[in-house]
Amino acid sequence: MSLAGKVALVTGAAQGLGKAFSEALLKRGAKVCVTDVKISQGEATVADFQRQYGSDKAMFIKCDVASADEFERTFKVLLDNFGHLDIVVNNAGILKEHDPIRTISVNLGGVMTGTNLAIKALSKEHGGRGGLIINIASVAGLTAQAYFGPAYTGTKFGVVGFTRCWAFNPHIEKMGLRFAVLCPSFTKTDILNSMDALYIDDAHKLVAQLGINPVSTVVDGFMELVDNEQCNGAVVTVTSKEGIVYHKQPLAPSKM
Ligand SMILES: NC(=O)c1ccc[n+]([C@@H]2O[C@H](COP(=O)([O-])OP(=O)(O)OC[C@H]3O[C@@H](n4cnc5c(N)ncnc54)[C@H](O)[C@@H]3O)[C@@H](O)[C@H]2O)c1
Ligand SMILES: CCCCC[C@H](O)/C=C/C=C\C/C=C\C/C=C\CCCC(=O)O
Repeated sequence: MSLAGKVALVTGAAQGLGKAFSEALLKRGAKVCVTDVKISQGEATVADFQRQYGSDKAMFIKCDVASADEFERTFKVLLDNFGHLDIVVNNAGILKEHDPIRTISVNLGGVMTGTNLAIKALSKEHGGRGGLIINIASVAGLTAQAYFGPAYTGTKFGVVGFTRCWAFNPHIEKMGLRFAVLCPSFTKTDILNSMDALYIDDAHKLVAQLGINPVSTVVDGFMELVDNEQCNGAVVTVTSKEGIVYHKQPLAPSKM
């Protein structure tokens, strides 16, 4: 399916998975706003995208997702430049167990702020064209592991619950929105080098058991969620053993 005419915003997209998701959207014809706290890396990523896909296809905005003001300004600048928005990917995340409050502010607060701003910008009830909000959690948001980052795990469980709850909102059809959560297992990006010393030996044991995804498989899982237009509230894991798998909630939600 072509994404020509669609506009996407991806947080934490200067490198790693966010950069790879952005490039997958560009390859399918979308315009992408790359946002990140890393200014020079974000600008270099966008310069590279503009060379490959066209100078009007990508832009960079510096945005710390933990700052509600900066995030709000980012949406404004994007809309002023690209005119509309169709896809928001709340991808930015950190693994810093020594700073649980920052971990909550970025991994969960950033996803909540980004989702709330996305709802305002995309919802047909607010003058938007409808669209898709994909929040990036982790398999650690569905299954807690012994000694693997409790603060990180808590935030990722939060991302799954927060997003599923929005997907069950009874007004979702009128809003024209679709929500999805992507839960990758270990994937070869720089985040693997950021684990706190206390957890690193156990993390290595987990990696030996579970394996590591190449970025490309996680991008396949991401594009599955973009393309599955019938699906609202999908939670998909990407693991090196089982590939791309959809997950239901352990208990069904109550009927309205
Ligand atoms: N790589 C993995 O093993 C793995 C597995 C599961 C889930 N994830 C999740 O995928 C997402 C992307 O991770 P990655 O592996 O690409 O990591 P990464 O460290 O390579 O990239 C993360 C990006 O987020 C940016 N960032 C950090 N704090 C930010 C903030 N406050 N505001 C805006 N940008 C910020 C960083 O500058 C960086 O560019 C994260 O949410 C992570 O939790 C990663
Ligand atoms: C089962 C939990 C999986 C959680 C994945 C999580 O969302 C992201 C984790 C990020 C970092 C993990 C940190 C360290 C891993 C340890 C070693 C990496 C070894 C790298 C290599 O062998 O190349």
